[in-house]
Amino acid sequence: MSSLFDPIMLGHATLANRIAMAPLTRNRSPGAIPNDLNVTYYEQRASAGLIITEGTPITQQGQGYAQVPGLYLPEAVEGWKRVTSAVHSAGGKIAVQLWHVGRISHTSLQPGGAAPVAPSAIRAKSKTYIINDDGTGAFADTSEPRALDISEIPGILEDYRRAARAAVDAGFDAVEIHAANGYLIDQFLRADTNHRTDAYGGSIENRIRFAIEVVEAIVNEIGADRTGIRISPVTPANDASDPDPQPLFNALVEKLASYDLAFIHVIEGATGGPRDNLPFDWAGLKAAYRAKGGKAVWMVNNGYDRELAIEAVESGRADMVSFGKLFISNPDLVQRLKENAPLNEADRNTFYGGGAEGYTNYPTLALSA
Ligand SMILES: C=C(C(=O)O)c1ccccc1
Repeated sequence: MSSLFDPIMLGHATLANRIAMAPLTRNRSPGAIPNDLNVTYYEQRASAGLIITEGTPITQQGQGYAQVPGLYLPEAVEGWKRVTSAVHSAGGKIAVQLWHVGRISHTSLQPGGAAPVAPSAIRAKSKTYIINDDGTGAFADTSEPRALDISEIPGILEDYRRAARAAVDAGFDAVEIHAANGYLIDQFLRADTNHRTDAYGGSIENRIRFAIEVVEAIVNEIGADRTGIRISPVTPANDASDPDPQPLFNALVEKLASYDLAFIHVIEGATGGPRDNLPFDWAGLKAAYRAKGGKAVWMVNNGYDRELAIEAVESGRADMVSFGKLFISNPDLVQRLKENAPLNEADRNTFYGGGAEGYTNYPTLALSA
């Protein structure tokens, strides 16, 4: 029987434990370039078995929130090199989340003030974080997107490939393809955001096509053992929805099983919300993946506490558990979970934007003693 605190192989990497730091957007990288504060933040959390960085846009077109770090500028790759080097020096492992937001963006963030792109021209009932003319940050309604022409898709696949190569050049141990939370890949997957009538729309096979082509582009560039993917079958995040998610996501993971990926990261329920917002067979999803020969580490997320995480791994329901908010306020979360020590509360007012306050100034157990 495995424990949450046992090591685990993820691709060729040996992780010290089965606790992952989930991707957390913090909006603290002006100019889309990782900075010294980001280095400190990730270094502080290096005791996680695996850190998965905040969403990291593959291009400016893929950017939907102000001041998030990208992987499309040479200076950004240099900045990420300092992050990965610090995490590795502290004994940690780190993956970068490759992100294209699709329609969850704002014209002020897009190249030339253009409309964001999406599978179909359907505006999201959602908001994104922008910087106003006076320099203040604020959440604003997402802009009306335009539908991608099928001729544009190979270019976006090339953007993913290039970003995956840049990630390896920057020293990351793996990449996580962001296919969750109503962003571009998820917009292709869900019938309510994908009204295409070409080879990327309509049937389940067509709607999973783009996700699979992204996986293929990245696996062919950096290898399956350094590639993971994040999915969120029933989340309503960013106005995502599908009338029948079980067959859709079972078909997706069955297709993924043939790529020998390093990990599958599953958000169970509504992201950051109820775990039972919609009926879904989570064990059935994993069983469908394993039945097709899928061997990837099965990582689960959303609302896990110490007891539920320990049970998930000991029962074999999951191989790893990722924590988001708890890592914001507890840089030494692994030690605290091991010792069943008190946890710092996170300050929601400093989640997005700002500086060290609520980012790098949370105390460790040692400092609290
Ligand atoms: C990257 C995000 C996601 O995966 O939902 C995100 C972005 C902004 C705020 C919260 C979360």
